[in-house]
Amino acid sequence: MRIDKAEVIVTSPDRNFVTLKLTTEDGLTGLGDATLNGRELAVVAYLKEHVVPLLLGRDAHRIEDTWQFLYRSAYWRRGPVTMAAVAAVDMALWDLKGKAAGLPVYQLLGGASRQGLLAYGHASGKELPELFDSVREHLDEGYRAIRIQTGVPGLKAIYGIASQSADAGGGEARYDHEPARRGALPVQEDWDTRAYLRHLPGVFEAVRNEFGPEIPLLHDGHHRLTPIQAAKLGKELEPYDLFWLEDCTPAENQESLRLVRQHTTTPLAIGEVFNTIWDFKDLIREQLIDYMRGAVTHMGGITPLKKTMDYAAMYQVKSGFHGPTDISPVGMAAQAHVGLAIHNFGIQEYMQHGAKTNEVFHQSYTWENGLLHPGTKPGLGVELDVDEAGKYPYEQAYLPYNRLADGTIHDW
Ligand SMILES: O=C(O)C(=O)C[C@H](O)[C@H](O)CO
Repeated sequence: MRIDKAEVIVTSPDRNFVTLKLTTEDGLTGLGDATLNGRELAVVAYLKEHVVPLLLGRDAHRIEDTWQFLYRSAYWRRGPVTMAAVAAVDMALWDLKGKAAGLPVYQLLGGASRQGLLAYGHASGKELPELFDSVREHLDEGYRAIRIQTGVPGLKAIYGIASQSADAGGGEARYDHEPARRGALPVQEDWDTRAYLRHLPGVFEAVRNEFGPEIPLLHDGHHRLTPIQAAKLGKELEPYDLFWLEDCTPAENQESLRLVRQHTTTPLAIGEVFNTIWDFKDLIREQLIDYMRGAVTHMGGITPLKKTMDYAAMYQVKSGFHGPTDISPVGMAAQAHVGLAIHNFGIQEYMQHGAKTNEVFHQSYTWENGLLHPGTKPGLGVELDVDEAGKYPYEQAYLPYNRLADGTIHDW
């Protein structure tokens, strides 16, 4: 099964996506997601200039060997651009292997360990009434676990609030929160940690009073706190029994979580910006996290994601794969196959793509009764309509950034 053609397809139906399409001599096609939000064209160049020439003529069955070749032969390892490119190749090869075998990828990974994947959606609102409406909408859509993000008094625009960025995806896109905004320059948002820390516990108290103790609730701190601030927040949220507190501190400083852990029993999740098992190794071994947030698209593909989860299983760390709309339907399908197969699945983030995206990427994953399932089609189960993709050329878009009241840049 030799690779005959490797194409890099950039399309921007509701947002930008980068997809690698491999075609074998006998005409099978495999897709891989290489989308890196706000830096998409860097991965396009890495793929086109440095990876595609290495793929032509290779045996598409040799997934492990190809992964090691791309990772080790570059000498320069890791990093989001490299790993997104490697991920796309790895996903496309699994897609091809599944199609060649006539089996969905989860069968090749050991078969289903469950009926479907518990998935959480993003409820948000600047004020409580808007937030409550958003929670109700998510419950009506069948979500059985919900992430809660709110505005903070005194701050104009902060991470995770859908109503402030409804223009982000353009047109009729249905995004609960799409932070990347189209335009020539990134948008500035504001931040005040003390105001946030004062406000958030009351929000969770109100949500629990309104919706009761059963529903799993999640929250994303989006990397903004110092370790001691995160420890305080975790402690104050304990009465509201969170499923997890995510990205409480910036991900680079992994030792931070030791301090956070000593002070709170609120479960912790981290890792959406991590690229490899090496970023997770100590956090898993020391059991400093409860959920790993890597995404198949940014961790180098299905092969290393499965290995990382098998390692994590020894330490009772579960999956919570990153699943915002900047993971394309191909990436979402790939991690749904992994999630269905592994023993230590925890939860899947699932924001749902917009209508235009769904016309470009024909998916076979299903969403029923709050459970996501990758479907039973051979391979990953996603096909790309190249003509439809061609209608939406790349549009420059950036993630926002933060400044404090005195003008200092802060983590976003
Ligand atoms: O989904 C989440 O938890 C996120 O934090 C989303 C990120 O802001 C987004 O993927 C950045 O591209």
